[in-house]
Amino acid sequence: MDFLDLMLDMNAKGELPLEGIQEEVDTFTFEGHDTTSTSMNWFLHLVAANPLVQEKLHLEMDEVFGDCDRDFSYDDLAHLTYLECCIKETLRLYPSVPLFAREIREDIDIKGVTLPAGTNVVIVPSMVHRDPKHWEDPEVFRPERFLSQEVTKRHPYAYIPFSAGSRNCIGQRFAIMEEKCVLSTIMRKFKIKSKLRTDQMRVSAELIIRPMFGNHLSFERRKFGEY
Ligand code: HEM
Repeated sequence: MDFLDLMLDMNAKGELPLEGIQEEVDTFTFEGHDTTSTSMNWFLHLVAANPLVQEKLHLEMDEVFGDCDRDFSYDDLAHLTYLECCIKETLRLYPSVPLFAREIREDIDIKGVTLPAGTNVVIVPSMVHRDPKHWEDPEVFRPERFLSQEVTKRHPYAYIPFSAGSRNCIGQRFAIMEEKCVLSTIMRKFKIKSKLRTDQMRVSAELIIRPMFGNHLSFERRKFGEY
């Protein structure tokens, strides 16, 4: 039974009105689609603009998939560690959701400043993700930051593309799986070049962030062993 069937079942039992189903479908369509598509778009730019990273990715693709045309399988997920680092580093520099907000329920003291209950707080992940207090050379695309030995050295809230706390993103594991599946399929087959350098890219912050002037890429077929 899938998620929609579950909700229809609840509706039939009088536990969830149709408007409730509609809201969930809206949420999942937006949260589940635009977020991942824009982050894959930024990934392709960053990988194209960083040839050494691209070479390492191609090496990993060849190690995992070999010289063979087989489809992506669930077991591959665990082996695509460098790809996962690249996906996470992309979300550090370009977190798909540019801000999220909370209303404070009780007075809270932060470094001697009291935020009274009722205050709305806006959290901007890209500011946290580029804070030199937590990130060395924050502007540099360096996927190795997400190797497990590096992650354990960092503050747990220094990286929050999926927000944090009880209302964080429920789709985060699915998002990483989906991106690994789509992006490995592309990276296995293609070398990518970008017309624009990263410093020429501008961010358009809508509900999610997009490249303001588009993402100008060229794709060239590659074979096993070509780096
Ligand atoms: C790269 C991909 C994604 C990013 C960066 C992302 C990020 C976020 C963020 C920042 C929030 C806000 C949480 C808050 O207000 O604190 C959120 C909420 C949510 N996301 Fe994602 N998301 C992604 C993919 C997905 C996918 C694939 C799904 C579903 C399949 C999904 C479903 C949801 C839902 C249902 C919520 C609302 C959770 C709640 O209010 O309790 N997201 N996401």
